[in-house]
Amino acid sequence: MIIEVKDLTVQFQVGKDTFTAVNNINFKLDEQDSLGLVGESGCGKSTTAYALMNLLEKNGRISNGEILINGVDLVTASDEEVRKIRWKEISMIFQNAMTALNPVQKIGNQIVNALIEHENISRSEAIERASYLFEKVGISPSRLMQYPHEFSGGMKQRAVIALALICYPKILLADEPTTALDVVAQRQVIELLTSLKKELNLSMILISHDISAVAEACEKIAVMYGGEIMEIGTTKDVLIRNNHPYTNALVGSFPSLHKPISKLTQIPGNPPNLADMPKGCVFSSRCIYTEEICFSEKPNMRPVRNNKLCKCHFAEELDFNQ
Ligand SMILES: Nc1ncnc2c1ncn2[C@@H]1O[C@H](COP(=O)(O)OP(=O)(O)OP(=O)(O)O)[C@@H](O)[C@H]1O
Repeated sequence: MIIEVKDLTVQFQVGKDTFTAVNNINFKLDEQDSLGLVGESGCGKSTTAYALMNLLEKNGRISNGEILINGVDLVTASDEEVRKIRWKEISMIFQNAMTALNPVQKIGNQIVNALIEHENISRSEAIERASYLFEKVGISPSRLMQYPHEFSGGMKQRAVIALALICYPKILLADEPTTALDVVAQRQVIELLTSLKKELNLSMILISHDISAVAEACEKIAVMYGGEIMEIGTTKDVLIRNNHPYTNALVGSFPSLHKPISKLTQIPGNPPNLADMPKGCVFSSRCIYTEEICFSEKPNMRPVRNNKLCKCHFAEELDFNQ
């Protein structure tokens, strides 16, 4: 087991109020495993990733749970232990990272400086490693000393991936790595992440709105809603035959992965307000299969087909074929 997340809960303090943005989530990954986190905007995907990096904003805190990376719990680890783990064991490609590249510094220097900051390594060794990673992400090392404006969007994103891999991490978190790219570059980035995972033995957590990208790159999928994981299992078991009405609605709002494009259906209503969460199931206000229990009792996560887990009172009865 390379990473195990147990009962993770993240809260934000806003004025006098406390909001729970991630509520009691569980998952684990082995070496070379990949997990896609999907769900509508605001469901807690990025917050989960920031918690895993121990980089929550000042008003955020992990109020419960464990994040075990190679057996060390990041939640209770000392600053020194966290420094040894962050970037070296677990690294992240941030949302919109390519726009954060310094426009007046050569890309190679940005990578080399980041490496020197984290590892006791000479400048020439750092340049060698940056060149190696440039090759791995499909950019000629001869372009290392160019400025960001000399790179296309796709190349910038590949440089950002090289930057995230500079300390040879074992786990890579990629938060919406294809946003702001054209369709061709999006595909190339997903293909690149998939091949890097194999080549560098990475475990990967891919956060994306794009279900087809996640389906292509990940063996497992976790569907999040209102800060909770509603369904988690192998990609096939979650996307093709789902047992949660939210997964079914979410997948139905995307072009079909296996059938000709048919009419897409929007999910009616809005995600729940963190300040006013329902007492029962978080999806109850938008679900079309509700019974009384859905409004009064929170469903537990329960196993359904093929070791898949689903958080719905009627998971066994609802069996959707996408
Ligand atoms: N620093 C913060 N203070 C207060 N609330 C926050 C903070 N950061 C995030 N949130 C709230 O936490 C919830 C989860 O946000 P998060 O960014 O994790 O969602 P997401 O699923 O990644 O969405 P997106 O796809 O839009 O990035 C949202 O309601 C968001 O407004």
